[in-house]
Amino acid sequence: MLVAFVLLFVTCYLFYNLFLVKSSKPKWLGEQEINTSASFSTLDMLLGRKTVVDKDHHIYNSMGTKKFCVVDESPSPIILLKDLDLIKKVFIKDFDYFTDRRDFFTVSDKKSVLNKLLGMLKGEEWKNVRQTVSPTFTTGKIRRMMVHFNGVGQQWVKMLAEKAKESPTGSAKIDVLSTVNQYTLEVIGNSVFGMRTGTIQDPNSIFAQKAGRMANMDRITDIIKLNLSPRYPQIFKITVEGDVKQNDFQQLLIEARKGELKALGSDDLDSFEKEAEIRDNNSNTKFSDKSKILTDEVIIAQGVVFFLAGFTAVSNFISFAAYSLALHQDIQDKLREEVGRVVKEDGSLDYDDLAQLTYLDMVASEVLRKFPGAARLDRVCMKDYRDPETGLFVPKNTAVVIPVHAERSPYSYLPFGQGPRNCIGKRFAIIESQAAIANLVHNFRIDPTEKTPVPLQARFIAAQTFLPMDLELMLTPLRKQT
Ligand code: HEM
Repeated sequence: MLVAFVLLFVTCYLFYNLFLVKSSKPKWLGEQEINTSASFSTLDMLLGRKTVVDKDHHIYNSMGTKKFCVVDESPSPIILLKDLDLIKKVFIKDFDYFTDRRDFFTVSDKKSVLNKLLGMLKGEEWKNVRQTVSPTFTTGKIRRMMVHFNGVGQQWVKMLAEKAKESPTGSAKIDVLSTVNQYTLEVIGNSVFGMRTGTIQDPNSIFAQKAGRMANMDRITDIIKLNLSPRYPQIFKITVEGDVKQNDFQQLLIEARKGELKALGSDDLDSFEKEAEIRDNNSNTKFSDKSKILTDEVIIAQGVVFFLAGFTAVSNFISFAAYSLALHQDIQDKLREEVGRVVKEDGSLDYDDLAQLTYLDMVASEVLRKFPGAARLDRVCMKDYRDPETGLFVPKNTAVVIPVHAERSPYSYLPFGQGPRNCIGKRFAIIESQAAIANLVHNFRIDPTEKTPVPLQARFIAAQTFLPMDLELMLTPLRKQT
């Protein structure tokens, strides 16, 4: 039975690849095509023998001086961009043609709240939700959240110092990702839902266990069921409607719905964002319209995405930073010296202190350049697009892909994407992570152990970058915790 099934699968696979794919190739797949099927078969990719990053490196190397190329990828051909000016046009100048993203997973239940994740929304619906949710992430709001980063950061450092004290060597060997998760889960519990998760004291808290399952994208459709269960009532329940003021996203989203959040002023935008401001700006949206845009299910969906991104992407970033600092002691020392100059006596750093840490900002940016969270960015073309300067033609509904990992140019830097559809949580992620890195280097020397892999082999699942499991580092306390 199994043999028959395998034979049937192989026959269908060969038939599809040899006949159907070729005969259904559109005409525009012409001289710009780079054929990758010999080196990167669908089977290789499915079995994880080759990754999307290997494939993008191969394509970039084969492109020579070409500014873009067409790649015959399943389920339909994509256009891969190399030229930085073309990338800028797609992300910013001609963004109106490229407002949507490819679906990174499909949810069979059309009514599922998962269809309302900001990253999944399309066209006008995306524009409306993005514009209404954006004031949640202004500098002022993030400054308010600094209290979580400091409070949680200090508990985290104390717990790590105690762990080191208990060890006969006086140093703590840590599993990097699960240790960093203790910090990010507590921060995200506090700042998204206004709740204490107990994860610093107990890495296997119920919250941590459930979050671990949520981070597993195979089970994404379980997320809502899991977290709306009566045993876990606080998460994703919209209850903060009264006068209670909390420093969390749930509160902010509800304020946004009521029209109480100040719209994005240009002072809150960085220079790229100013350039990329949504041209079709419907900022006249009335408060009554806002409550139609931010329905309960849209707020719940944003809670899910803020939670997932704030936990997984940020944990990976902090972990990659700790690893990089362990391997570069000179940089670690220089960073420690910088942090030592601004940190307050009680060990805390406020928003303005962090802004002074220019070397920390450089270190964090370099870590993101080397280990960006996404291996690829993409946009879907909404109407036929032509660029007369380069001859690029993108038919409607075609995906345009920008590899973030492949070496393009020393001036290309896209860890948070670009343009109106860039990462909405960028500032939050940077401040949360920088606070954690500063706390770590101020209080500990970070060293590799005999088990730390050099060089690091990041894992790629679909187009996401992850830290390898079981990555170990050693922390030696540098000061007494009070
Ligand atoms: C170091 C941490 C993070 C990294 C590296 C990261 C990276 C990214 C990237 C590359 C994109 C796609 C951008 C594009 O297509 O141009 C994205 C989108 C997004 N990110 Fe993040 N992210 C991080 C943290 C966060 C956090 C903390 C939040 C929320 C609290 C967040 C929320 C989102 C959302 C909602 C989108 C979709 C935006 C839209 O479609 O309008 N991210 N992120």
